[in-house]
Amino acid sequence: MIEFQGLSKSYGGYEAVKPFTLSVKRGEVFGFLGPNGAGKTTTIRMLMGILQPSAGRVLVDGLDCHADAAEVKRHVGYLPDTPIFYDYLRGREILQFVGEMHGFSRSEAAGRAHRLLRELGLEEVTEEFAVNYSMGMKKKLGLACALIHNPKVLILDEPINGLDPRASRDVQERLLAAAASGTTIFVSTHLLDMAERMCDRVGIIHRGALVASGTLEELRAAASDDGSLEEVFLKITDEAGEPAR
Ligand SMILES: Nc1ncnc2c1ncn2[C@@H]1O[C@H](COP(=O)(O)OP(=O)(O)OP(=O)(O)O)[C@@H](O)[C@H]1O
Repeated sequence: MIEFQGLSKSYGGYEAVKPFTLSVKRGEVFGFLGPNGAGKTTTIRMLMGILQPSAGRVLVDGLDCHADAAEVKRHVGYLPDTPIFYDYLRGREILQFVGEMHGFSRSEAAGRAHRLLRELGLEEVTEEFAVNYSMGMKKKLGLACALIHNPKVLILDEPINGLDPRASRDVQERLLAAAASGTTIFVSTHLLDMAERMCDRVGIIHRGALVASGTLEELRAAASDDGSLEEVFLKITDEAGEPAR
């Protein structure tokens, strides 16, 4: 469903993402892990068609994320690390707007917005302006925006970072439900316990290079470490260069 084919990005002589090739299968939850500055956001921006690759390409369902960016967006839902909204629209209005942008009729968009707000536990704040939302509410509203068109692929940048335990569980349950119904999820995170619980496979990017990818068992074998994903991550990123920050 997602094919990275020799994808890379350089700024001048600096390789922020070194060429890498990776396939994420339909319905898979794939965790994209790496220390600060490793190249995760740069990779996600290329996947979203926001940044032009220096070499290689990335495909979603056979479509080139740069050349066919508009078509790719029909199939992809994106939750940025810090979702930004029109502050003086209400939560319900924002979702309605995003739904109509995806081509749904007014009543279809309203129905979808209502369902998602309820599923994500936002029903009590649907009429609040987004400017008054807490960070957790903004993340949930951002996720609702990403889900409203039932995308085949979800691209998530730190979906539960900063959420309280209940909100974090709500979001993870909603994501697992999406994965169970066949949505492919590509999630970038620093939260390794979440990645260990949710992801079928993970990739570790360090100093711009994809240094490992596979199931936790495969990573354990590669690192000769039977520990948690955190221990394996620290070992792999140590061996790949400087210690993880
Ligand atoms: N526009 C730019 N010009 C030059 N260098 C950049 C630019 N954008 C990013 N970089 C560099 O590319 C590298 C990768 O950055 P990126 O934001 O992708 O890391 P990240 O893995 O998302 O980090 P974090 O976990 O801290 O968000 C960093 O060294 C960053 O300074």
